Amino acid sequence: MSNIAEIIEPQAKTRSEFIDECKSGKLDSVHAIYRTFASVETTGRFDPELVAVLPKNLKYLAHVGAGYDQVDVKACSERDPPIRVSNTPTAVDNATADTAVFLMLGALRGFNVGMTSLRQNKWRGEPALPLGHDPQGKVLGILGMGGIGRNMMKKCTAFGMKTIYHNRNRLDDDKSGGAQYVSFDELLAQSDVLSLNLPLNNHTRHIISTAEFAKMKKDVVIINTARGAVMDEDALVKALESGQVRSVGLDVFEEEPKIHPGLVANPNVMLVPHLGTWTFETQAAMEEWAMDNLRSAIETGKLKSPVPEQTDL
Ligand SMILES: O=CC(=O)O
Repeated sequence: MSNIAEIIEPQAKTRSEFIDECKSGKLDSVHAIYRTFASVETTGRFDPELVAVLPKNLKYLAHVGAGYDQVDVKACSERDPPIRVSNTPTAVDNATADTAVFLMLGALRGFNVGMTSLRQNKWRGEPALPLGHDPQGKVLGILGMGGIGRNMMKKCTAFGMKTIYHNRNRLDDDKSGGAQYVSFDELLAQSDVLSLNLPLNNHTRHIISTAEFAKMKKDVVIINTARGAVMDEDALVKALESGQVRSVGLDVFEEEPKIHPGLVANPNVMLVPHLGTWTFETQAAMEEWAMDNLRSAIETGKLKSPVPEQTDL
């Protein structure tokens, strides 16, 4: 990158320092931002307050990640001139779907229960953990069929699962991978394993809560590798306690890195600390993808993968 642009690293260690640094004019020459998921710990969300003070010459924001809920795209679009935002779709698909499959098998088989009892020197526990379930012949329901969902479907087809999906709009067969389209309620009612693969936004926040758990098969297994807040965690803990939901596999949480104590306490819950894309290969692919967005923006004025809300901008 340094052969086509000068690279500046902000010095701020907190959100208020970052706001001050932006306001000081020190970053005014910045045309494009490269932004990581973890940078939210320093700057907080790129919400309207932050977007309003971003460098005045800023035109592009390359987010390193598929999910870009940390960035208020509407506020970016409304700036004059607008800030064009990109993400890194497809680069994350394999590693995230692999994580979902790991969680699914673990949740179906009750592996967490066995792994915990073994480490407590109790072998399979007393009484022994109940028999698990095979994925073969089960219905995988995907809420949010995109790159990760299709990748997961391919892997689960190899396990002998049948896939159904629901999106706001039905997809062409090449995009759905041939999975059967069903209504939201049918998805809830028919899935043995429900995998959440949808982005977090105002339409999807708590899309799964008490009323939805009640429509699911008793004993359903739920996997979330999307964003914690697409599911109501309080309601989930209650649904697990009542036995409505048998087990869940979670990579993402409503208030990461805080975890609901009811989830930690429940051995039927497989928990992973947001490791979905945490591999050498995938991190490298995501970084390269974000760099390609910046290179393309600087050289041609167009991002390689603008976020869908801005394709017409
Ligand atoms: O969580 C990871 C991503 O959105 O890429």
